[in-house]
Amino acid sequence: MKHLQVAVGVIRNASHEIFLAQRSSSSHMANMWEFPGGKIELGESAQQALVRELAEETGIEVTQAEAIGSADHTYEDVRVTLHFFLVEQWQGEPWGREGQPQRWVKQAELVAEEFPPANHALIARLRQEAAQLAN
Ligand SMILES: Nc1nc2c([nH]c(=O)n2[C@@H]2O[C@H](COP(=O)(O)OP(=O)(O)OP(=O)(O)O)[C@@H](O)[C@H]2O)c(=O)[nH]1
Ligand SMILES: [Mg+2]
Repeated sequence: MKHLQVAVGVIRNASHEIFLAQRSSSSHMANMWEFPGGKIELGESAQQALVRELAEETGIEVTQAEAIGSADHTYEDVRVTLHFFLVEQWQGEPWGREGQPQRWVKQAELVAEEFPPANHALIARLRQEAAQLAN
């Protein structure tokens, strides 16, 4: 089975909102919401892939990113390892550069079921962190 290494960006603004994009109806995990990102190419580090993918998909230039863990998941047809980065510093304003719908969601209001299964543990972590900050 194919095993993809994927760099994924949790873009978070000063109001603790996170930038989400909707996957196209023709892609793997069609119509689900995701954190922008994509496959790490040969010779690239995860961080380099993150910077390239976020420029391609959202138009921003990432100026700082913090690795916040990874997740491994086997779908029916493909295995993925997601390398997550928290992005709080960038230049420009993120938008759906490839025509994908997008929205900002408060960290505490992320809904796991809207995301591919590989994201569920991270969503739980982010929600928990947001709940703790609110208390
Ligand atoms: N970008 C992204 N991909 C995710 C997430 N969760 C998750 O399971 N994936 C999976 O990771 C795999 C690769 O991501 P991708 O489709 O964004 O890759 P890419 O941008 O390089 O796609 P491309 O082939 O259209 O250039 C897909 O199978 C996708 O379903 C997520 O939150 N963000
Ligand atoms: Mg992508």
